Amino acid sequence: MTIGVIGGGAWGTALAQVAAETEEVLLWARESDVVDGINRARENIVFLPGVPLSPAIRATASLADLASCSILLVVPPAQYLRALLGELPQTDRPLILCSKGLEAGTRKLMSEVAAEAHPDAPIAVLSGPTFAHEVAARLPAAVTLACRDEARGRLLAEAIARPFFRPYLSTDVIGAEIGGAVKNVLAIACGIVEGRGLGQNARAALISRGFAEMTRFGLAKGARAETLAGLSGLGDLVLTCSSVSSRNFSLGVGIGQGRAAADLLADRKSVAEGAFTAPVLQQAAREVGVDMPVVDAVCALLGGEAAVDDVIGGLLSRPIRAEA
Ligand SMILES: NC(=O)c1ccc[n+]([C@@H]2O[C@H](COP(=O)([O-])OP(=O)(O)OC[C@H]3O[C@@H](n4cnc5c(N)ncnc54)[C@H](O)[C@@H]3O)[C@@H](O)[C@H]2O)c1
Ligand SMILES: O=P(O)(O)OC[C@H](O)CO
Repeated sequence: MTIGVIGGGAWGTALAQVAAETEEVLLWARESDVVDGINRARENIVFLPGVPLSPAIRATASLADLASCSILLVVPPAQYLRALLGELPQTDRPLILCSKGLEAGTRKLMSEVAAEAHPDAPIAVLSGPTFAHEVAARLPAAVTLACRDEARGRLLAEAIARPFFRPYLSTDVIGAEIGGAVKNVLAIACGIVEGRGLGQNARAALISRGFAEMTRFGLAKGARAETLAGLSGLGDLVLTCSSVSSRNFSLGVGIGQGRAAADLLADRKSVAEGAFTAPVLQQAAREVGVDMPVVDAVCALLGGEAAVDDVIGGLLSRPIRAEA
């Protein structure tokens, strides 16, 4: 079996490395230097440098080359998913969506975007607490593999499971996607608190209150509470809110230290999904009447609309209310 990976960023490359433990892998990358670097030097020098890649991975710049792959792991940044799937020849092979975000403009989930682009393809979502560099180093990790068809989900999980990479099955695609999208925005908030030197208590409070917001929004969108409390929700939230390995958390640290979000984003090659999801999530929450004050605070600071101290002070001075 040949497994296809669409997206030569850090995560697509790490997943290719996982798959290559037992299968041939064809990895599509947008950049010619990524394709050449993988095929000639066995390294993704742009997005995952320092990781020797398996000889079972072959890179290509042609999506048509993936026509023979039996499973496709789809791993672009969320805002590029629709365009990329639009370039992929129509397929009925399973698409395992690995991007974390909500589509700007439509506010759609990745699974909705994929179903529109490839209506005949079975859709699954892979999401959970996974820093690419750790997974690529074969350190233990666990993810949610969500597919509405339980039997198909099991087959896909068995195809990508490895001794160090453990998928847990779910049929809650909505919940798995919302956890991964929302946690990126909340991680920015936690980074801001870290960068401003507001302490560990404040970060723990943000994780807790942010999880409450994630749950309120997810339930309103049809997610299951147990999914949000699992690997793709709380698990990924705790990881991403606790480490500068997170691009979202480190973006927040810079904002907390007083740098403009626009400057921080311009300086980076890698994606901080939360910066693009935040305004979309804010709109989506308002549409369903869900209050998300931490998300509102992140949007205000991403937009340079207020000073960090004023925004944090506003969160703390909100009317006293029940916790749940
Ligand atoms: N990096 C991780 O640790 C990790 C882990 C789990 C999930 N993810 C998710 O995987 C997805 C991909 O992120 P990543 O971290 O692999 O990316 P990355 O930050 O490593 O690389 C950026 C990617 O964006 C692509 N890109 C840049 N400009 C583009 C454009 N104009 N059109 C199309 N593509 C463009 C590049 O080709 C590259 O593949 C994201 O949704 C991310 O949240 C990342
Ligand atoms: O670097 P981040 O913040 O995009 O986080 C990477 C993964 O999503 C962690 O699960």
